[in-house]
Amino acid sequence: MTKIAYLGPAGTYSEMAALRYLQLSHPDLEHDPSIMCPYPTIPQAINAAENGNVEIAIVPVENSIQGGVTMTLDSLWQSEALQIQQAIVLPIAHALITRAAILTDIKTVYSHPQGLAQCQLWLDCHLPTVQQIATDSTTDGLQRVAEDGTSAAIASQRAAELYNLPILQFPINDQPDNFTRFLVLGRNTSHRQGTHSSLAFSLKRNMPGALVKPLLVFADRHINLSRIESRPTKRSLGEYIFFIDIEAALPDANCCEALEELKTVTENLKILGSYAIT
Ligand SMILES: O=C(O)C(=O)C[C@]1(C(=O)O)C=C[C@@H](O)C=C1
Repeated sequence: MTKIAYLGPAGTYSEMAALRYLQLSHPDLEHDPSIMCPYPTIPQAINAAENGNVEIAIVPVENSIQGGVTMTLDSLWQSEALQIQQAIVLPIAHALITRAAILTDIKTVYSHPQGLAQCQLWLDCHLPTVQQIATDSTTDGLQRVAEDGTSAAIASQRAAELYNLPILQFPINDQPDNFTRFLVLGRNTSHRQGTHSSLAFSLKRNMPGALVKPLLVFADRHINLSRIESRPTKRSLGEYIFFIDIEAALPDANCCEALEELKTVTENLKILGSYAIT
């Protein structure tokens, strides 16, 4: 039976992405709770799929306000076996969940660093003196909120319902159009199809034009890049891994040719998958 790893506990946005995946891809399995496997961190969810303990991991990779989810990018680079099978974009609307009746009663706010960052202007304006505590997921602080009337959490409306806690303000994200892209990762490499592909590479030498050559490989073939992002290699300061998304699928002859040339102008090239975005 397919098991799905995601960042828990129950009520996270990652769980919402996992439920959406089930609805789209396996509507017959949607109401079977034994499929859903929450993990305490994103790398642990990814490792569960890498090691074959679950078939699929669903993890956030990019937010429209805050950019890349670094833990996911780093784990993808380390992964030996996983491929991106699908991308799911979800709207993210944050609620302030608390038993406090008014904002001035709140002393502490808990959320995932992404949740805090996506509401930073709102927090600065409405709760400028509260202590902000970063948690591993948006729902990690909800137990504390249930116990302590001076605590609040930034999480989804669905999380408030699941934990039976009141919402004091909604929505509180700084940008109304707030979206997060999630990746469906699996060990099934025969899954290469869709409209987009993701790649990652390190450069041969840090010299003038080192990044231009890999980029020209795509420009010369009229392949559009939809994202470029860098992460440190962690080997030495100033060395980077580049993550690239292209609007092309790997089975395309043009794309295969581009990859062959890319191998000659990069040090280490990883093909992360071709997939559809829903
Ligand atoms: O903490 C959660 O609820 C998550 O699913 C993680 C996460 C993230 O890492 O970006 C997912 C979507 C939102 O952008 C906020 C948090």
